Amino acid sequence: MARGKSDKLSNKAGGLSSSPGCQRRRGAVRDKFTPRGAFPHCTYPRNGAINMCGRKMGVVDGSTKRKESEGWNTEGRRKSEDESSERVRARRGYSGDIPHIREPSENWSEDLKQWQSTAVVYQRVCAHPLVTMFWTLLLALILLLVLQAQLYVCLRELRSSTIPVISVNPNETTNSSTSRRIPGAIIIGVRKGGTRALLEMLNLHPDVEVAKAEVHYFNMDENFQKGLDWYRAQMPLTLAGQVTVEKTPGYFTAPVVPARMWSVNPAVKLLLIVRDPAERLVSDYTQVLHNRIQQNKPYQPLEELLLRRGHINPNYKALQRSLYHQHLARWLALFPREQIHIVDGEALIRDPFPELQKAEKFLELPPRIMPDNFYFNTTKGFYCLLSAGHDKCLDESKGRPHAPLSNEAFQKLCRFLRLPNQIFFRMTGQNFDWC
Ligand SMILES: Nc1ncnc2c1ncn2[C@@H]1O[C@H](COP(=O)(O)OS(=O)(=O)O)[C@@H](OP(=O)(O)O)[C@H]1O
Repeated sequence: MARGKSDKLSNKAGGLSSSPGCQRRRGAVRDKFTPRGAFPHCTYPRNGAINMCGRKMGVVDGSTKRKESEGWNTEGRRKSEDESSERVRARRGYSGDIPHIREPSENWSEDLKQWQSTAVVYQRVCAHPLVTMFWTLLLALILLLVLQAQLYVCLRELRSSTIPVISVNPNETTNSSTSRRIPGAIIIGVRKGGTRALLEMLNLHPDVEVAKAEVHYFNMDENFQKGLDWYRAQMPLTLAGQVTVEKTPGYFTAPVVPARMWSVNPAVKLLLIVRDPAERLVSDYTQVLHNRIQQNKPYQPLEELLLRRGHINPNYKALQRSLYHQHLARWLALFPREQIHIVDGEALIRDPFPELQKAEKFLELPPRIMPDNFYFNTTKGFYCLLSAGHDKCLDESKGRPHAPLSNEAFQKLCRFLRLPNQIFFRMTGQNFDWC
């Protein structure tokens, strides 16, 4: 196509005049019968009367007149030379006002008549306004066709390559292009359970794309009111067949979330990564403490929040978030147990690969995550990720030293959590090595 375009353009640059039947081409070789400055590919009569394009050779333009007044004819010969040949022509019985007349042949008058009649035909054909219009229209048509073909090629390239197609339909999947799709799987919690690690590790799989930031669509009213298009816009681009995954640990404990999530996609696969709820509580407090210190806000020691008059304070928010059985009950009221995959957060810290194998199976993905995607980083004290020669460790907000809590307070917490944990084990059909 580009070649076609350049061909057309080069024709144009080659100097097409407006009347294609009588065109003047730059750089064409002038034969000895062709006057200087004339149209070389048009046939010129040797007797010089009228050319094949119907132009009378004797027509003298302004510059010719000027040259003549300076004593030069149009071929650069001195006027006096021409005057002598004029005299010769006059002797032979020919007189005319046409310059540059060459010697006629013996039967020149017949030649002349023949050329004249041919010239008249050409003149009619070349100079007729309908013919000019025809050629102009033909050129315009060709140009239009070339442009149309180019536009078609451009549009095809755009569709097939760089520009992503943003789908309007939430469940739209197209085979050839990328779209932003609502998640097929969501890590719903638990907060401080290892949700970031799980998300990044799943992202090692070629058929998984993850939303980098926590979305908080279902648990925050102001986000939920923005609607599904807003939610989808937060998602990464995926190809058909890839799974979109987001993680928002706040989903697990927010009472409104299960019903909202069900209404959007009842088939969504749910991943819940859990960790010893007592450890989780301490980690939760440590995170809040860190944020308050950063914001220069006042804070209380953990023990003051956890205990009231020496007993566990059941209203402490971080403790409520550790009562997994209560939150899970709301999810199981809507989603079947098989639709919720429970990941062991402590096992993920110890050895991520087996947990990732189970998650792949649950997401119905082919096994693509390998043991050598992980290596233990002794400085961090955690496994880091390896993929395509790049390594990645989670940032310093993960694995901070926990805030202090007395042994006595911790034991009280463990005792308080024993029953809730047992209920959770029964609900899930899984046991964990918690306090
Ligand atoms: N590989 C690896 N690297 C670093 N950290 C890891 C890893 N695997 C799990 N973890 C544990 O993840 C805990 C943080 O959990 P979350 O990511 O869910 O926290 S958050 O709720 O998103 O804030 C974090 O908890 P803390 O140690 O209490 O900070 C980590 O112990």
